[in-house]
This record gives sequence, structure tokens and C-alpha cells, in this order.
Amino acid sequence: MLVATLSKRLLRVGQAKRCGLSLRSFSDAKDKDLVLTSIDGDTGVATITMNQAPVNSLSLEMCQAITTAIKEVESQPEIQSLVLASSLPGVFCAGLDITELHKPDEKRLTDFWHSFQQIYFDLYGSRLATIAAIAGHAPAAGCMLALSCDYRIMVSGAGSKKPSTIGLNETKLGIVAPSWLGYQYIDTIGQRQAELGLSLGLLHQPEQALAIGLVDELVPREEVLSRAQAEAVKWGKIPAKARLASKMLARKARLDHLAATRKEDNDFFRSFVTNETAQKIIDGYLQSLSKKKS
Ligand SMILES: CCCCC/C=C\C/C=C\CC/C=C/CC(=O)SCCNC(=O)CCNC(=O)[C@H](O)C(C)(C)COP(=O)(O)OP(=O)(O)OC[C@H]1O[C@@H](n2cnc3c(N)ncnc32)[C@H](O)[C@@H]1OP(=O)(O)O
Repeated sequence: MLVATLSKRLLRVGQAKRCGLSLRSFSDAKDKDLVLTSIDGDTGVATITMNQAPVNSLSLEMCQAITTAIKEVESQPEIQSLVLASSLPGVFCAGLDITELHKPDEKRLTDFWHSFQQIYFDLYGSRLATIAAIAGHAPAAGCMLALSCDYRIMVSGAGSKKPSTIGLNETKLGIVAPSWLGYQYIDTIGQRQAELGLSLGLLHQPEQALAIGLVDELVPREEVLSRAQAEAVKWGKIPAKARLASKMLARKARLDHLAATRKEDNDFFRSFVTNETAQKIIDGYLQSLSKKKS
């Protein structure tokens, strides 16, 4: 068995193959390595690292790559826990790729939202214990990725001139988070904090995020990944069936609801985004992002 036979080293999938290990179901170096999957041979902890420069924004392909990586890890029965991380300094995930929403092709837009919903099903509903290693900004759908995990470890803001932020800031952009994402927020930080955060489109600095329960721990930047992997070991030792049943107590009704209304949710999203007013907002927002650079 993989976890029993490997010495303590991290394996990328390509390396595993070269070592003659049976990992044929894992994604290899295709899709420009939008995500990288590694497994610690000693602990059996898998790490999925988002790797789409400059900001890990969630394009259709990125959403699909994340889902594929989760499914591939889940298909390995000896793996019980997963860390979701970013390879980019300072950014966990910048949320949806806004260019997907700008003057979209309707078919691609439908597929795009479907693939984003799929991450919710696969990560929020995963049989694995999931730990988010948030070493940078996590706005909007980036926050959703973190909320979909079981435990969140964020880089501390102490001493940083420009601390990372996390939150559902859609309102500030003139758009509204979908209800299933809103409920993830409410279920995690409680009704009052979620109402404040959603209404005002707040992005929280790490210390605030810890205070309202949006993240569970803060650590120095250089410790985020190792601390997340250590936490994943702890979670991986909890009896798996009992752990999953407990997770589903809180999440099953939410997952079932989106499953039942998935098409409606997608139809609403498509009509919302293709509306002229929304397109103006998206156009303006894209310009503001590129102006920031110049
Ligand atoms: C009533 C019922 C309603 C039901 C509603 C149903 C449907 C509703 C419809 C829509 C819901 C939509 C849900 C949306 C969720 C989202 O995720 S929207 C995306 C929100 N994300 C953001 O606002 C983040 C924007 N980015 C940043 O703030 C910063 O980039 C950063 C993450 C803080 C990093 O800053 P940094 O200084 O390091 O980098 P730059 O800003 O210089 O960016 C570098 C480069 O990347 C481009 N870029 C950044 N973010 C995005 C993005 N999200 N998508 C695409 N591209 C992005 C940026 O433009 C720069 O590009 P360059 O100029 O070409 O280098």
C-alpha cells in the first residue's frame, strides 16, 4: 500500500509513476499543472496545491482541475485527509475568474457555474477531512473554498503592512453571493456576523477572521502549510465513518438542497450575469483591477 511502503517524502504524481507506484488515477502534469497533488507517504495526507498564476482565480478549467484532483484523492481508500493550499505567495484564491463573467458565451457560462457548484459538492461534501492552508488573500469564491473545508488555518496578519484578507465581498462588487454560499457563511460564523459581512461586503483581516470564527487558527506564513498538514494527520486519525456522519449532520441538508435546485441556480446565475447591468458592473470591475496595476 502506498502509505505503508514509502519513506517520508512528498510525492508528486509524476514522481510516483516514475517510482513504479500505482497511481494511475491521479492527474499528471497536464492542464498546465493548474493544481498539483502530492501525498506524504508516511502520513497518507494528500495536499492539493492550486497553481494558477497570478491569483488562482477560478476559471472553468481551474474548477474542473480542482474537482478532478479531489476525486482522484478520494478514490484512494487509504487517504483520509487532504490539505488545500496555494503555490502563490500572498494569494490563496482570488475567487471566480471574472473574465469568465465578462461578455460570456452562454454554453461556457453554464458549464462554468456547473463546475463551480461541483466544487461545493466535492469539497464541502468530501468523505475526507479537509484542511485549508490559507497563506494569502481569499475573497469571495476563494473564501468559499476555505469554508468548504473542515478546518481553516490562515497566515497571521501580525506585523504585516498589507495583511491578507478573507470574506464574502460580493455585495461591494454589486453582485450577490448565491444562497448556498451565503448559508455556508451563516453556518460557519453565525447569523449576525454573516449578515454584517454579507451586507457590507466585508473582507476580514486574519485577526478579525479568527475573532468571528471564520478561520480556526493563525500562524506565521512559513508555518501555514506544515501546520495544516499536521492538523490533517490529527483529523485523519478520527474514525472515518463517525467523522463523516458528523460532518453530514451539518451539511447534508444544504448539499441536498443545491442538488435539487442545481439547474434553477444555474439558470438564475446565467440570467443574472448576462443582464446588461451586471455586464456594466463586471466591465467596470475588470477595468479597476487592471488600472490598479498601471
Ligand atoms: C438575489 C439572489 C442572488 C442569487 C445570485 C446568483 C448568482 C449571482 C451572480 C454572481 C455571483 C457571483 C459570485 C461571485 C464570487 C466571486 O468570486 S467574484 C470574484 C471576486 N474576487 C475579487 O473581488 C478579487 C479581485 N482580486 C483582488 O482583489 C486582488 O487581485 C487580490 C486577490 C487581492 C490579489 O492582489 P494582488 O495585488 O496580488 O494582484 P493584482 O490585483 O495585481 O492581480 C494580478 C492579476 O490578476 C488579475 N485578477 C485578480 N483577481 C482576478 C479575478 N478574480 N479574476 C480574474 N483576474 C483577476 C488582475 O486583473 C491582475 O491581472 P493583470 O492586470 O493582467 O496582471
